[in-house]
Amino acid sequence: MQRIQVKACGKINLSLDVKKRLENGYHQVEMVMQQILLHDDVAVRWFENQNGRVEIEVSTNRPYLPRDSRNLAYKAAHLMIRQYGEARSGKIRIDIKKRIPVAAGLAGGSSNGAAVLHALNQLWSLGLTVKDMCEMGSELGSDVPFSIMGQAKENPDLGLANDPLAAHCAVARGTGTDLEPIIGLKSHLVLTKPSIGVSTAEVYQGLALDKIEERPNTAELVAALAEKNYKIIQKNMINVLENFTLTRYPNVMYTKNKVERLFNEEAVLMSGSGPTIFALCRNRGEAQRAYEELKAYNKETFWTRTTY
Ligand SMILES: C[C@@](CO)(OP(=O)(O)O)[C@H](O)COP(=O)(O)OP(=O)(O)OC[C@H]1O[C@@H](n2ccc(N)nc2=O)[C@H](O)[C@@H]1O
Ligand SMILES: Nc1ncnc2c1ncn2[C@@H]1O[C@H](COP(=O)(O)OP(=O)(O)O)[C@@H](O)[C@H]1O
Repeated sequence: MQRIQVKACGKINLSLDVKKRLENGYHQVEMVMQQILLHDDVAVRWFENQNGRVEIEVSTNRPYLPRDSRNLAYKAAHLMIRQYGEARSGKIRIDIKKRIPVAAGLAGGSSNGAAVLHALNQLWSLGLTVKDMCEMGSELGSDVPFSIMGQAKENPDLGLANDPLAAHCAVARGTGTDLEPIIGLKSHLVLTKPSIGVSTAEVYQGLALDKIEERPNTAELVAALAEKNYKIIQKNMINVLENFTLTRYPNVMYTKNKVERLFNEEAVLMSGSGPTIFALCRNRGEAQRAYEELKAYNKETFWTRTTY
């Protein structure tokens, strides 16, 4: 039996712009994605046998999550079997210790799928590059390719930390799967999630594209990240999906207002389609104080940092 453990990190969107609705119902986006240290642990084991087929078994510490073909980790294993499993026989056992909240806008599920692609690449000695896996991963979900590139950087044992596409931060275009590595953000963070899950599809569908008032300037944000110009970074922390989620779910609006008050209206944003709200913190002390205050309000509150 061989075993690989992957640190499956979440992400935040430092900016998120939607350019247009595509014919297949998806949306063309332009966003800056930043990996965060808050992570699930995904352990993958490969037991070779002579049964003539490959089986998949999934376990998690969240009893409400599916363990069958609806789980993104299962789906990723299935995809690998379809592509590279033909001549193999054995069992893929996946154990997921979740910390990233579910349906939160933090790409927790995607990170689990990405981790399984990385692990099987190692366990089956496939020699795939980050680009190869990103192409496969885009079939599983729009956030999966970014998770693959981030995990390559954050898990040096996977042997891909020097791959040209390994990075902690990226601009994502197309449907979110065309990725350009960029210099990321070094910051403490607090994240707080109201106790609802938000459907990404509902938010994209509900977005009124003709009513978007304020958009981030991606080029300006990318330059500001490279120069560590926090004022300009903050100015471009805009997520065009925020308005829909905040209006549709009053307790998300309430949480955002509360975090903004704590941070004097500075550097507070909803991640992805929500409902998690995050704030950039100047230092440990500020992060700890905000964490303690918000924890009493939302159980799913975290004190973490970006990866770099
Ligand atoms: C909004 C973002 C921002 O990073 O993240 P989350 O809030 O989900 O974390 C992503 O665009 C989400 O990525 P992900 O959650 O992987 O989405 P997918 O599974 O690919 O798609 C779920 C649904 O969202 C809609 N969708 C997704 C991506 C996209 N560019 N346009 C869309 O319209 C589609 O209706 C699709 O059926
Ligand atoms: N391994 C997994 N971890 C979390 N959610 C999963 C997983 N597999 C499938 N899902 C499903 O994917 C959906 C979105 O999950 P998640 O990635 O956590 O959200 P988001 O895209 O908002 O960041 C949830 O409804 C959940 O049931």
